[in-house]
Amino acid sequence: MSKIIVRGGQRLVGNVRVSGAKNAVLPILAAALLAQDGESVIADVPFLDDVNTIQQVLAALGASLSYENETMRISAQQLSSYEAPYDLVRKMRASFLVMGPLLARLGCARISLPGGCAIGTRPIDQHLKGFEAMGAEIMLGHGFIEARANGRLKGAKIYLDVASVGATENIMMAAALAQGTTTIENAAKEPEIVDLANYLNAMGAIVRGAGTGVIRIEGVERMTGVRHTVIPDRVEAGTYMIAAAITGGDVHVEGAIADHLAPVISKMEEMGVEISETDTGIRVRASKPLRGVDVKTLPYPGFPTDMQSQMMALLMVSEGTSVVTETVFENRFMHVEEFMKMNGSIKVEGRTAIINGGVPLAGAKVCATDLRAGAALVCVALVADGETEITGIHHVDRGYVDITGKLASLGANIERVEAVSEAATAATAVDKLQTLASGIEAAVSAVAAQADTVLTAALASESVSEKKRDKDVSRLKPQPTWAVT
Ligand SMILES: CC(=O)N[C@H]1[C@@H](OP(=O)(O)OP(=O)(O)OC[C@H]2O[C@@H](n3ccc(=O)[nH]c3=O)[C@H](O)[C@@H]2O)O[C@H](CO)[C@@H](O)[C@@H]1O
Ligand SMILES: C=C(OP(=O)(O)O)C(=O)O
Repeated sequence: MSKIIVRGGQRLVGNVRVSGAKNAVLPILAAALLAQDGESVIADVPFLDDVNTIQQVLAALGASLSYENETMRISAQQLSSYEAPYDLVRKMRASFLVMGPLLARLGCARISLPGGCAIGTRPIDQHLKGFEAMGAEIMLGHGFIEARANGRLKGAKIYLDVASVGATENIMMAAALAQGTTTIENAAKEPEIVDLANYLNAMGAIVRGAGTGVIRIEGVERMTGVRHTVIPDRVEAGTYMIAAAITGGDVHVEGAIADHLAPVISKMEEMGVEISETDTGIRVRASKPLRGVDVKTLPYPGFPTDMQSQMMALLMVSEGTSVVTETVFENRFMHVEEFMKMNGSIKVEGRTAIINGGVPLAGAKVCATDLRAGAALVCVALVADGETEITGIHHVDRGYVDITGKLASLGANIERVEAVSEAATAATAVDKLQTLASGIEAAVSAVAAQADTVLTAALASESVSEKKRDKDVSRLKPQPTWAVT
């Protein structure tokens, strides 16, 4: 089992560069399927497990892709399948984002149900409601969702019951090649939606209003692959801002966009963290004891649910009592139990957690229950007394590029210990058995050769003995006492 080991107590100082946003790049790569012509060249694509998964999904659909120096090239002129394989969708629910582009391009899509995960049930009813409004027929069964359109999708007016990020993106992509105009009301406003809209527009789509609650998409006939640079990851940036503050450090988070982080910056400033915008990012300094604050997660521009656990980590080292309310996902407090193993004093009541701050934290063996929980545990470990061992880090690999390397470059005492894979263990065992077998074979041959020598010697000695015996016997034979003449 791979793990991250942190020895707490180091103050973080220096510059850390933010990678491209996971939550922007996944829909953008899915949208590359819409290009009947040309090649898309996407820059600042982070090297993450989720990116690898979406790359495999697109390849399974017939797109050709290459990835080098954080740049992904995608050609989707010829698609050969409309089915996203179960094994990939099961790994990452964002695989479901290929449904909109497939419906628009091929008129059909078959994707296994993405299901729930550690943070809640996460239904997809709003995505499906949008596709149905645009004329698609939806069939569910055997763990799959199949959608079929009779000809081109038709533009429609769609009101989302919840401002879902994924549903807004999926419908925007489907609508880009539909006939007529689609209006999404109560649309999500996240910066990743705006990034997707910018990419779609560069490809030839007509998307207006992204970043507001109403998005209008005028369908076009064809779209072309283009070059696009992904926005910096606001959640990764926010995580390093928390890591800096929790250690009382002084860190420049290069590439962070203050506008995208307004609610996080505002809460951290309320706590007493000094934050300033620079020409290239955000500088974070924490030099005095921090104050506890109340936080409620909300869709953008509210406080992001993806920063809730990291924020809770910071509240654990702040003075006084803080209240955190999670309104986006119904079960996103799994990290609390792990924080408590590190001496955190937290009480959960439904969707609210009450944090009694300022309690000395202690290193422990803990497990990342989801992506952001893993990052938050790393933050706590940076200030905990002694050593913390974090397992379940495959979650962290979904969304953070080299978190140990980046934190170590700021002075953290952190390392990653790789598990030896089962295949590697099996291969070593086979090697050992083969060596053992050839040893035994050599030993058997040596024994056989020796036995041969002994046998030959024995036979030789027996034949000598026989001759000798014959001789002796002949000597014993009664000698004639007369001579024959
Ligand atoms: C790849 C990606 O971008 N992931 C982000 C995206 O996830 P994702 O797009 O899955 O999140 P949504 O915005 O769709 O979910 C928000 C809420 O709406 C509910 N809902 C959603 C869809 C639906 O059809 N019906 C429904 O009820 C969900 O259960 C959840 O309670 O936004 C979340 C909320 O900011 C973030 O935490 C995730 O990091
Ligand atoms: C919940 C997250 O991602 P996903 O929607 O891909 O599970 C996240 O990025 O914190």
